[in-house]
Amino acid sequence: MTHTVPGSKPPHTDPALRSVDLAAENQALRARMAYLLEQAERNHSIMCRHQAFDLEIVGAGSFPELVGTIFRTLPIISELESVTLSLIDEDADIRTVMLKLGVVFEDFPDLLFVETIDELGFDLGRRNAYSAPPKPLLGMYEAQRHGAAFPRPPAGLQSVALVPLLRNKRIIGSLNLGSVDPTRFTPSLGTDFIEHMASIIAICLENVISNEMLKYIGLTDSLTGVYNRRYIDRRLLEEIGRARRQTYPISVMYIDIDHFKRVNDTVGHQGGDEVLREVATRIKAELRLSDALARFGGEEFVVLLIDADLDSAAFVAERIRASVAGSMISISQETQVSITVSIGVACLTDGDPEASAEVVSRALIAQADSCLYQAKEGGRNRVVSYRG
Ligand SMILES: Nc1nc2c(ncn2[C@@H]2O[C@H](COP(=O)(O)OP(=O)(O)OP(=O)(O)O)[C@@H](O)[C@H]2O)c(=O)[nH]1
Repeated sequence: MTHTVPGSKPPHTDPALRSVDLAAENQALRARMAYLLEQAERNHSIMCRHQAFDLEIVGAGSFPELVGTIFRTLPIISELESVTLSLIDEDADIRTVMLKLGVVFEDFPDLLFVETIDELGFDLGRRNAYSAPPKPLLGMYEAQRHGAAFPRPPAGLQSVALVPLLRNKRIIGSLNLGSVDPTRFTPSLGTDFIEHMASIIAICLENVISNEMLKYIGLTDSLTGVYNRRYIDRRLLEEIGRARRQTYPISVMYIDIDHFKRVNDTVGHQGGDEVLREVATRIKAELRLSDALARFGGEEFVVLLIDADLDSAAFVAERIRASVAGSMISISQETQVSITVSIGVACLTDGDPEASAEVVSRALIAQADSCLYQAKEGGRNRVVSYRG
């Protein structure tokens, strides 16, 4: 029995013509099938590329590695003209720590920081702990509305998706996707895929940021914010290796606050802490960015000066001494104290080329320490350099 779909052309009764019909139908079905296959293959290839991308970002060991991979790879695998990231960094903690760890933000112009969640532009309504997380915003690009998320919009940017980065329902930022195709991100489009992608990126971001924070805490002195002994010990070994290979001088300063016990006795332990912070600030102000300052413990600081011979290190040491002694340190509105420091300076000379970096490092610190001792013996508030 032959069924006829109402309104459709009735099949030919002539068998020859009917076979022509069937052949055309067959051809149309084949073409449709080929199209579906092509789509399936394309989707499969996108899925594979995204799986490889997921693995790559999950494996990123540091913040720069993670954001570098996102900016480099995501536009290619997702065929997008622009990808930016906006991160909420209320008190600039992320930026401060990353800077201290040597992240060069100029390398990532599409990494953006905002202070408040409102700056991300999501429809937050009246939110509480039980509110559903905001949905991605998809639509045509409008410079006024989306300019903050795309500070360097590519030519012909047409449609955008701002996808919230969520961790335990908390918004940590936004993944911003831009395309020159006006149909790429329309409000009616399903968002499961981009939300999934954003959730993986959010987990990875939170992980690397926490790791970098921990790394930072492990390498810094919580009282003064300068590096700690562990950091400087390690850095000194690296710098000795580099300085020997590239034959430039490095110097070490050992700085000790004079009569600090008396300071504590006079202004109390908290006052003493304030003095330590201010002395660290004054030392730092005299250094170059490439130098490293650490609190070695108690009232002692060590400075590592890169590409500085003994004379230039002694010159910087003298500036530090004068800066600390030059003006009183305020503990409170009523209390000010006069502080001085003694400094020993030593420079890495050619020495024994066979000696290990550990041995050289210990010798260098010991030389600076013995000069510090002489400075104390000589009356304090002075700089003594190691002359071999
Ligand atoms: N406020 C404060 N005091 C500290 C801290 N760490 C060590 N100190 C104190 O630093 C003082 C160091 O005293 P000493 O080593 O005797 O040396 P000094 O009084 O500085 O005398 P000279 O080095 O010989 O000039 C001690 O009283 C310690 O209690 C700290 O984190 N905060």
